Amino acid sequence: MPVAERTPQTLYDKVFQAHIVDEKLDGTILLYIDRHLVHEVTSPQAFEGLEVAGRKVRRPDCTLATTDHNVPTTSRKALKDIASFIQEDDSRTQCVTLEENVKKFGLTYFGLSDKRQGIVHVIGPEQGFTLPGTTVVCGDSHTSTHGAFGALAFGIGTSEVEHVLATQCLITKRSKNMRIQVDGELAPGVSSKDVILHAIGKIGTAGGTGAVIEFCGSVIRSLSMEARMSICNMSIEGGARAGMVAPDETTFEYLKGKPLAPKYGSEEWEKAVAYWKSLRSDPDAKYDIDVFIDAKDIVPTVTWGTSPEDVVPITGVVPDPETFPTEAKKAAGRRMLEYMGLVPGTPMEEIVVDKVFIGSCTNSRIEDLRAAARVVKGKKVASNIKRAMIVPGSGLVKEQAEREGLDKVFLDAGFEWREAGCSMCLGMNPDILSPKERCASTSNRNFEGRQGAQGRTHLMSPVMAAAAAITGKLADVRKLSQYNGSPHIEAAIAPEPTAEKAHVDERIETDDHEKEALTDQPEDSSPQVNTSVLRSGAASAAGGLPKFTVLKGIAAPMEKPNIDTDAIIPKQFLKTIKRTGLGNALFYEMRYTAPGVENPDFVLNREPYRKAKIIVCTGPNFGCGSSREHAPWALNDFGVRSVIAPSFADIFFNNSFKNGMLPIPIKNKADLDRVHAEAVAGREIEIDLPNQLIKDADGNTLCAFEVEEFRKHCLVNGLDDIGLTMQLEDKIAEFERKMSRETPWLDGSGYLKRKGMGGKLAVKPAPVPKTNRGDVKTEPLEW
Ligand SMILES: CC(C)[C@H](C(=O)O)[C@@H](O)C(=O)O
Ligand code: SF4
Repeated sequence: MPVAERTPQTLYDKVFQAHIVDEKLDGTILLYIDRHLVHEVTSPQAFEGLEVAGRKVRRPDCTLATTDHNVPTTSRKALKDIASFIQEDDSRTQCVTLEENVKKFGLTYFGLSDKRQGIVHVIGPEQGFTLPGTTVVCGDSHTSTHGAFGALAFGIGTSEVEHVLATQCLITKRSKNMRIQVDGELAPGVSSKDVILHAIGKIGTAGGTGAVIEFCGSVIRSLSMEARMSICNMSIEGGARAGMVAPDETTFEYLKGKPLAPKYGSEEWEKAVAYWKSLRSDPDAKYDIDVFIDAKDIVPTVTWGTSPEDVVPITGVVPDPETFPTEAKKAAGRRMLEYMGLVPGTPMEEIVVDKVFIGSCTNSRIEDLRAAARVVKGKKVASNIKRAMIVPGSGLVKEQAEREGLDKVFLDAGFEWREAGCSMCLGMNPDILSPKERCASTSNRNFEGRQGAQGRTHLMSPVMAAAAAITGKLADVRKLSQYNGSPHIEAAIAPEPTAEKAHVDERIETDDHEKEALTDQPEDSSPQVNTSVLRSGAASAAGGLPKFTVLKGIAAPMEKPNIDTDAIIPKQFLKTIKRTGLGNALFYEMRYTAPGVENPDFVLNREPYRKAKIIVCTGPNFGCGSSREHAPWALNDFGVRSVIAPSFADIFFNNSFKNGMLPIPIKNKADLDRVHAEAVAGREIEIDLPNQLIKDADGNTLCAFEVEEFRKHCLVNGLDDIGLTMQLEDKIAEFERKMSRETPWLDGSGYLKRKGMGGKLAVKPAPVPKTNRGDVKTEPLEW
């Protein structure tokens, strides 16, 4: 008998397959998670849920926590503790809550006095916490960064954070396979950021929806790990849940000596490398979507609009929306130009900027800082630039940069040299743009209000942002005199280390920019009016969500494509530690013209839509961007239990179900138009979930809809899926035994006892009496 041929697998298929704990007939999969990163914004409600239900963290040894989004980036010289250091109330509460939770649940935590603190996606790789072939999650959409190691890494919402904390598993489905192959050689001045901006321009922000992107080709192979991270980081901006690069010698080299990687040279290291080498797509593996990019088509790229797909070569001009293909695109383009304060036809190089931000989980690593420093060295920040900031991604990046004298290069040029954190990438801390200020930014999102209410963001690479700082305008780094670009900016050699170590703290302490703090806070910045826990029923296993069967109500019509979660709920409202009370903040920027002043044109401010229970949006890709579960919480709190749209971003889609809400994708335009017409007419519609039908107010069917069996079952019965997963304890425990045998390096192994990195913990994890995994005496609790 001929041996049946094995179906060729992609890298994604292999990693996914290796983590399946259980598979249901409808394709719902219980996936084991090896690595869980936790930050202060998306975890408080998850820990609260655990506590209410009397649950423990299953694998404290596979969980790593830090504070990054809310932390000030001012000098920490006078830091005593986080409670006295953070001035803004809500930010402080979130950070203090995380510290309490890590103590309560016995987790490893890098606090502000620890050099290893930093942006969650910088510290994971830096510590070797992220390893090839692992599954990595975090309540943060840019978890895709970690895919650079050949890990399957993706962002999750807070309910899923709770699910992973309790069970170390996630309920999921297989994604599509997408491949982006970039061949050739990058020209001088072109870096990995340009590669990914170019790719997103090509595929669009919904291009990767439902897919995991594998990046391959000679360009990707030639890039450093940090450059690969910048590319995978922005997979989410292309709509994909995750991005991956097959591990190779560059990966192994990077991991050598990392504190949490298997010890280099040991038997375990050899075993791990042998396994990691198997993690590549089979030659004849099939992809659902294939994209080819020729490196010679990529030039330094910048964004002009308010979506990451709005890219243009720096040599180009501001596009004219009147040339866009559809009426909807024209309208969106006009709005963007108005928001951005731009006129069609203006050469990009003539756009004057006010601020420069070099940082974020996309571009705050040592190679980014080295590349920017090469551009800046010996020059001065232009006089029109109000503020140019360098925010290293972690304390260790900062320390390394100072060893190399980069801080001095930046300070001499007139940049600020800050402490690690997310900073002006989204401005949950005091680092924000003032209204109408224009920023050259190395971050990843240019959504309206992203860096501060009415702020204007242009995304670009670190060398391009450095060039903008020097010239005072968006600039083509290739034209700067003395700029000697190398084909791979990422591989550029650091400036000579200077003997004298610059000290910047004095300067920063007197920095009156701090006073800008919170100018974009709405008057009512603590919108929690109702402190009850939405999922209070979660206390009883497998119970707790309101049942969803038939929903009848007014539907509010919307038309915009790519309604992002920053628009659904802006960052200043993410500081709550509750799931409730966010209804007032829903669509904040669109809904109010000033704090408390309603915009009469916005649909939810008009009758009968003030009472809408449903939203019908004709624009695709609803809920794109950040993983914030605050988006469905805000909709829910307002009273909206269902959103109908042509398509949804994956994380928002998932998050909705976890809150007993029903997102309905309707691809057929005629069907959607019929439902939309009822909404426009202000008539009620009825969503009949058991029969999967949408009806008009008189009970006539408008159209049918699809919903996955398992999700429907949970909604109709109001089931809490954590309880359901915990019933599979035997399977999970068996899977863990197999993992410990086959990949023993993934079990936590006394990290805190290894003092190699010299860092000290601000908060010592307290002993954990009992975990969900079993007996505390027989299992490792800490790294
Ligand atoms: C706060 C968090 C939910 C969010 C994300 O998921 O991306 C943030 O990191 C962002 O960049 O908007
Ligand atoms: S995208 Fe910005 S806010 Fe989000 S994790 Fe990265 S640095 Fe932080």
